[in-house]
Amino acid sequence: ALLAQAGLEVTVVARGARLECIRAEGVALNDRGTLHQARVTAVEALTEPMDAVFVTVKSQDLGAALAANAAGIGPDTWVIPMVNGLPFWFFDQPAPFTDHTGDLARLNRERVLGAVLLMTVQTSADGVAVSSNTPTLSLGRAAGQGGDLGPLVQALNAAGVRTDVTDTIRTKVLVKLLANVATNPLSALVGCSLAEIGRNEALRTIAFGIADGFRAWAKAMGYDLPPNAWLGDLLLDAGEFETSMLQDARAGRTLELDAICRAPMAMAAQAGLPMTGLKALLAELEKAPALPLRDPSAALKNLTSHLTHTALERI
Ligand SMILES: NC(=O)C1=CN([C@@H]2O[C@H](COP(=O)(O)OP(=O)(O)OC[C@H]3O[C@@H](n4cnc5c(N)ncnc54)[C@H](OP(=O)(O)O)[C@@H]3O)[C@@H](O)[C@H]2O)C=CC1
Ligand SMILES: CC(C)(CO)C(=O)C(=O)O
Repeated sequence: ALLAQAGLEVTVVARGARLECIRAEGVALNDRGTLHQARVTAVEALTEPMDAVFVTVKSQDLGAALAANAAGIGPDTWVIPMVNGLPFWFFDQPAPFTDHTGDLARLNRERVLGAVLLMTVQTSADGVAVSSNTPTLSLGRAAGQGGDLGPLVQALNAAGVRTDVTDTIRTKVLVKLLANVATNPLSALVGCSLAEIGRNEALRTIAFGIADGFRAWAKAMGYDLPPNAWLGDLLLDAGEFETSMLQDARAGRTLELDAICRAPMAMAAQAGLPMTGLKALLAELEKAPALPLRDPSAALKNLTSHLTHTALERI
């Protein structure tokens, strides 16, 4: 909505009822009370190469969405996956659980931009994206130095998307993933907001324990991630926001567990640093009859005792 409002030529790919709605009414963003509405071209799939393709599906749908829109990607198109989780481009080869269809390994990485988007947004019943913060975007090259990023970044900033280009996109991805891994699956299990995790001692202890396991793996790869005090502040600052994974759980949609949890867990296990707290949380999610749990007390007791035992074993 911001890009189209700023006069850029925007084509939105959507399907089903969403496509009809965008065709009829355009796209809309409610940024803390200010409504941005714009008409865009809405299509089922791209038919000609674009300057830049932002792929904003859930991470497990990236390969399928890109394959369906291959005609939109020419040799000079920037491909920008705007998804949470461990990116397929992070290592030389896609990590387990990051390339479901095999399509992502075939992309030209010199035209792929890593993206870290800080935005807390929910779609309202009438299709408006309701955001509770200013969208802040970091972009960084997945590989190589070719092509001029200037025009893209200038266009984003002029439209009101605060965008920077960074040489340390992998660090930024891991910092964001630290927050996601510590909060998204726990919120989907328990049905709590970010601030509730920050306020509730049992939830905070579990989140911090999972963050510790993730941080240890990152450290072994040479990345220093911020401490739990940073995470605690982030939780309280975010307020009563329900994570994207809790939104999915409530809507009965597939959870983004592959990219956010299973991929880093698999890589950490390969490095001899199993993320046991996260593994225990995944086991609780897998055995839950419905999410979020109506009464999470037994699951929380299991997780707390698991983390206490692991801490004791370390001593
Ligand atoms: N929500 C948030 O606050 C944040 C989300 N993120 C991340 O951003 C990414 C996107 O999340 P979010 O916007 O919440 O996701 P949503 O599930 O709200 O939106 C994804 C959309 O993609 C559509 N879609 C999927 N595949 C295709 C396809 N092949 N062709 C056309 N449309 C398709 C879906 O359509 P349909 O409805 O038909 O399935 C759906 O409307 C995720 O990785 C998420 O973790 C990051 C930061 C914050
Ligand atoms: C807001 C935040 C950082 C919570 O982990 C997020 O990215 C999400 O909800 O998916």
